[in-house]
Amino acid sequence: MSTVVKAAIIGATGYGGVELIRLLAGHPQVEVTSVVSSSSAGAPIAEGFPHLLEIQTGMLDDVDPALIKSKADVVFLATPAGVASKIAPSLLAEGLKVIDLSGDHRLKDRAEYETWYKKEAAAQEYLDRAVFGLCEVYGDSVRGADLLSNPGCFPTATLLGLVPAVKAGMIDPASIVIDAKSGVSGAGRGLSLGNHYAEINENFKAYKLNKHQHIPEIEQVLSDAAGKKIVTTFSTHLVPMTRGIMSTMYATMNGTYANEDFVSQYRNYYEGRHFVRIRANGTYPATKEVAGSNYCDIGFAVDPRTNRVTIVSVIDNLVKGAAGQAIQNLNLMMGWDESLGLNFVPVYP
Ligand SMILES: NC(=O)C1=CN([C@@H]2O[C@H](COP(=O)(O)OP(=O)(O)OC[C@H]3O[C@@H](n4cnc5c(N)ncnc54)[C@H](OP(=O)(O)O)[C@@H]3O)[C@@H](O)[C@H]2O)C=CC1
Ligand SMILES: CC(=O)N[C@@H](CCC(=O)OP(=O)(O)O)C(=O)O
Repeated sequence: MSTVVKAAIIGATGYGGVELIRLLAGHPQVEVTSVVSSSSAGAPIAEGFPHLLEIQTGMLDDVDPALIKSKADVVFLATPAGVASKIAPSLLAEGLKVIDLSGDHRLKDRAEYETWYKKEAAAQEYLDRAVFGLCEVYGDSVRGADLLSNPGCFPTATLLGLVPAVKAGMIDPASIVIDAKSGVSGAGRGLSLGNHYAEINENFKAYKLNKHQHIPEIEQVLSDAAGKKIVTTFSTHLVPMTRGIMSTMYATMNGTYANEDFVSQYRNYYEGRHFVRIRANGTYPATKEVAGSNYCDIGFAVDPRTNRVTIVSVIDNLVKGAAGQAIQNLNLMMGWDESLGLNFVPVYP
């Protein structure tokens, strides 16, 4: 008999939360039994999101751990930074499994979080307890976790594109430069001047240079892969599109390699992993080739003239970068096939 897990979503009215509802509506072993809002409890969610009519029919619940426990087994926290660290302890105390989509449980060092996020960090015991759910790298430790920290959108695209080459010693980790671009939904549903239509349409801008909160998360995993402390340059840009992240990464090679050497190393590393697709023959992916799906597509361009490789990695920020990877993590936590409920073909064109 197959298990059905009952799920609650806190932050259900945000982009990550609404995407969780969309994806879980098609999951054969998950039922969304509670959608939670800190500002609109008591209203039907479809009132604000008519695309969910007949799909999510319940009323929004209050943020009340005991109420959530009476309805659910697992809770997704799709809340702004600084919220999950406050709510997770009481949810865990109720015996719920917690999957945190925010940055609150990703950095193991409290001081690092406080430096980059400018907020109070979660208590150390919860940072120690949290498993960092970059599925294709740390998937083995996800099974059985009760506090799962879902990686950031930029780190997901970037790290999946770098870890196999760093682990194999094919590139010098100290030489890596990461040039990343995101669609506007990456900033969430809240309004801000920078994301206003007239500000971003037909515009392309760099932001948070050398100050982005995903820098320590990327460095934490790169250092783990390299076996020594790595610092890196990571630059973010906002692109006038709704969904999608492209991370373009430059690194000096430690030897003489061709594109196909990277292709075979990456195909080996990701063997059996459904959601990473490696491009061959010197081709590299575009964001539309993964839109709406849980895929991360990666391609390479070796330059023998400079002895550098350029690695291009793309994801849909709301799927592999957030809700899709969170469900992939739930699948692994439950001991299910990681692709359960996630086999979407990208939306094209
Ligand atoms: N957008 C993206 O591409 C990605 C986002 N993330 C991370 O996921 C999290 C959610 O992002 P996103 O959905 O884009 O953000 P949004 O701003 O779109 O949504 C966040 C939701 O959190 C709820 N919320 C706000 N304050 C509280 C609170 N104190 N208690 C409970 N709920 C609260 C709000 O809903 P209400 O008022 O109804 O409670 C709001 O709709 C963030 O931490 C983000 O950084 C991670 C990867 C990618
Ligand atoms: C386009 C855009 O603004 N993107 C956001 C991504 C936010 C995010 O996902 O934040 P956490 O992973 O830290 O929770 C940013 O660059 O800050």
